[in-house]
Amino acid sequence: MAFALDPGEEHTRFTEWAEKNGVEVNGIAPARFIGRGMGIVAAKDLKRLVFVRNTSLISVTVPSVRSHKLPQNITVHGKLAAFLALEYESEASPHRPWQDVWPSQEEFKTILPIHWSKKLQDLLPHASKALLFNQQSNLDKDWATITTALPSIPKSLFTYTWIIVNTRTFYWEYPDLPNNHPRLPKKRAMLTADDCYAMCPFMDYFNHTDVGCDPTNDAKGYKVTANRDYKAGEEIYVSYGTHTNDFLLVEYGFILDSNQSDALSLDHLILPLLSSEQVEILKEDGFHGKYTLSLLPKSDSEKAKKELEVQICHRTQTALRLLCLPNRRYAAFVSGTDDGSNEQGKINAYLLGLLKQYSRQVMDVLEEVEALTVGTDATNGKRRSMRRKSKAGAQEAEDLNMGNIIKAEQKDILAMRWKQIRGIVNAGAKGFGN
Ligand SMILES: C[S@@+](CC[C@H](N)C(=O)[O-])C[C@H]1O[C@@H](n2cnc3c(N)ncnc32)[C@H](O)[C@@H]1O
Repeated sequence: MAFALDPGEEHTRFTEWAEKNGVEVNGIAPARFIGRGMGIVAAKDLKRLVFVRNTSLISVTVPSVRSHKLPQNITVHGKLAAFLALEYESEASPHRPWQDVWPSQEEFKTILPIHWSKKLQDLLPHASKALLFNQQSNLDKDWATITTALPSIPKSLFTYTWIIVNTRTFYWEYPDLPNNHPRLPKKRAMLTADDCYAMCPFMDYFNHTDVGCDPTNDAKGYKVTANRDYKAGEEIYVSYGTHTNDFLLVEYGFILDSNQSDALSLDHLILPLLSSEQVEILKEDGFHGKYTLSLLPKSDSEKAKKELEVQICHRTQTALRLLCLPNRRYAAFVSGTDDGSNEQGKINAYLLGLLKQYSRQVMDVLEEVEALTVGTDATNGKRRSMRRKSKAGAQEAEDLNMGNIIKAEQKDILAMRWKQIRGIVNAGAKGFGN
């Protein structure tokens, strides 16, 4: 069982504040865990955990956010980040006890690849790099809009609150509002996943695991119910969704040792092999990209769960067939008139060749990661609030982080991810070599 540490006074203060502000907390408490920051621990044996009333959620529909008259041409993510940045600067912020328990900017600088030096970013796996590229361009777009509309918000603060939103929001389709309500970001039928964000103070203490409690919501608010019995002192996790370790690394700054939802993206191996004509065919058929290789339990039975087998997704099967079979055989597979089993051996052999080549690249990068020299960093381990930091201190921390100082945590997580990738590639090569 993970060892829970006393979280400190500010967390007690925040819990009391949350309970006075529409959050019901049942038999759980915030606690600090080594390597995961804050999390939630069972204070007694329990089933019912936490409920956050809809009026205590922070979304773009609530009066306190709307009162700032934030630019309309910005994403919901950007609006929430701008709101949090404006509140962060204001001593009168009603959310001060919540802000006081957020991870510091320095913590984000260590764990989140968006803050890493270029040298470290270049050593990320391909899938992480692609996710990081998207994350950076989303942040850049939101920043460009905000700095024009609200030039008083400093970039470092906006980046911080943008990451707070990224790591601490919940999916919220505004079930408390009627379909055409004027406070909705768009008419309900037009809403996309990117419009449906709410921040849930206190619920955002939960850490993630692949099979954890599922947060659920209805018009009354958000709740977490225990997915099984928990013993007092045991950490309770929720599942943030079915995320690969590349996604968890880039979006949240950690990876799981064992992750049922993990997969190796094959896009960087397959996409460059496609001719422009093949790209068009796959696009038209809806099979362009998102190719994965996974290690999945052989069956649902408890015994077989430990035995893993390699699986390629249907999209990969399709693209590989276009690459190495005549077009009519590809068409028969896509239309479903042929299950493709006769040609499976050829497909497996082709994939084996790709994996063997990649395996050499993986070994080279892993060697490079392991040869990185960890530097010393005076800010390590200090959890300093940005607000309380002097200007000189902030500059010093900025300088350290802008440089190429490599932290042990960064090197460790990179090496661990590449070893996981090596494991998937080797299992794939073994599986497809038979
Ligand atoms: C919603 S917050 C959870 C509370 C957070 N640990 C804190 O200290 O405030 C999400 C962040 O928690 C951390 N986290 C969540 N699950 C984790 C896990 N299984 N292992 C390590 N860190 C985790 C990551 O830093 C992530 O960005």
